[in-house]
Amino acid sequence: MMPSTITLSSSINFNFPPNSRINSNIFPPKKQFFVGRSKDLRRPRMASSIGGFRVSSQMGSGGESGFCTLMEYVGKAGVDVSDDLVVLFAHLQYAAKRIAALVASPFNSSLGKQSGGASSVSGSDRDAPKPLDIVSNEIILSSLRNSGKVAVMASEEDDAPIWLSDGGPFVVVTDPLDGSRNIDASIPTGTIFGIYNRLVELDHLPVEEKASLNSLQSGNRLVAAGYVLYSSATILCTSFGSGTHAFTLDHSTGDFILTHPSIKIPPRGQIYSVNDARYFDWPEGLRRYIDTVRQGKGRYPKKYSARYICSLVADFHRTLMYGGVAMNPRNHLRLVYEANPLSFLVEHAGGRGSDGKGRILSLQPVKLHQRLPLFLGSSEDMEELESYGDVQQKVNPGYEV
Ligand SMILES: O=P(O)(O)OC[C@H]1O[C@](O)(COP(=O)(O)O)[C@@H](O)[C@@H]1O
Repeated sequence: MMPSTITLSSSINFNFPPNSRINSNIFPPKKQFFVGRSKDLRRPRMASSIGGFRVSSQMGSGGESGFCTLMEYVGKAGVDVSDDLVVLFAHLQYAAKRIAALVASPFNSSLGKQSGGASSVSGSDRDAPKPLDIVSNEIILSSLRNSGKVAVMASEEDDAPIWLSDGGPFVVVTDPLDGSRNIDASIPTGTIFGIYNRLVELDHLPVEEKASLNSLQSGNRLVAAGYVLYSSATILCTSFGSGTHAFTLDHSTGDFILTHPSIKIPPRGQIYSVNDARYFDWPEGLRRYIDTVRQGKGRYPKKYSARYICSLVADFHRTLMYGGVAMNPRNHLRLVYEANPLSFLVEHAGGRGSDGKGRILSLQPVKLHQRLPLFLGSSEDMEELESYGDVQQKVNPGYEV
């Protein structure tokens, strides 16, 4: 293995750690992600920077340090998608980077404190500060509009879908900033999105009607879906219907790098994720399930651990990585913006998404902001959970936090 070098302010060079050889798992990645057919994309990348330190590998150009960016991946290196979808992803990743910068900004706390969207500050011409989820919504809207590839965007933040372009081949549904109530404590948040084809057979309808019907497509028809996790790393995880893959943002280059190709959720985990302060509002079946796995008396003879961040994307991402089940048993999360995209991702990683009774992706949405109980996770855990039958929380007594 060749040593790597860190350059501070492009002038001072020293080995890191001193007198040792750098761990090439960190930079550049040891694993090679030479995915796909196009050999010209198999080029090694030699430089990166971490925390203001410039890092360069001394490997030669024939070395084993090549890796694949999201744009290379969708640009035919890894997956066969249409040029239109490549353009759309270029704009989506740009929006993700802007939101990542926003949620990490030292100035965002003054945004989140006030509500009220677009109204101006009284007695002044300035716009009132907007909450972060509204700003994130605007960032995504402008990115989708600029892509020219989106007919309609339906967002959890908007009452009705927004028609963007008659010729746009895609429909995008999104929760622009899920978990934003956690932002003041710097707890992870996320963006969720789903992409459908525009239903051309509806083109003759009035705008409002076709916007709404296009956005109410069943999850079975998703062309792609994804989330962006804003945490210690910014991770964009996506599926185009053949595997689920995660890309980590390299802040030094602005590229999302393929770090988790073909994610496979473990068939069985040992973690359940739920707001269990609600235990006494749960139905009998869910209580029995949790009591059982807590004690290690379920089909898997180990005591489960509880983890609950209360930020859907973060809880889901951990579940995808480690297995187990992430759930919100009450009618809270949205079918269109949250449940469908995440179910698509977990299914393409080998897991399952359910409302406690059946498969999420088979449901036909009837309302844009329709809420439902949501259970996502490892196939064996999900099967065991559903076998308890009665797991949907019917009582939903207006929790305040
Ligand atoms: O209060 P509960 O039932 O634990 O719900 C928490 C869930 O709600 C969310 O905060 C989303 O709620 P909002 O859509 O109202 O922001 C998720 O991130 C989280 O998983």
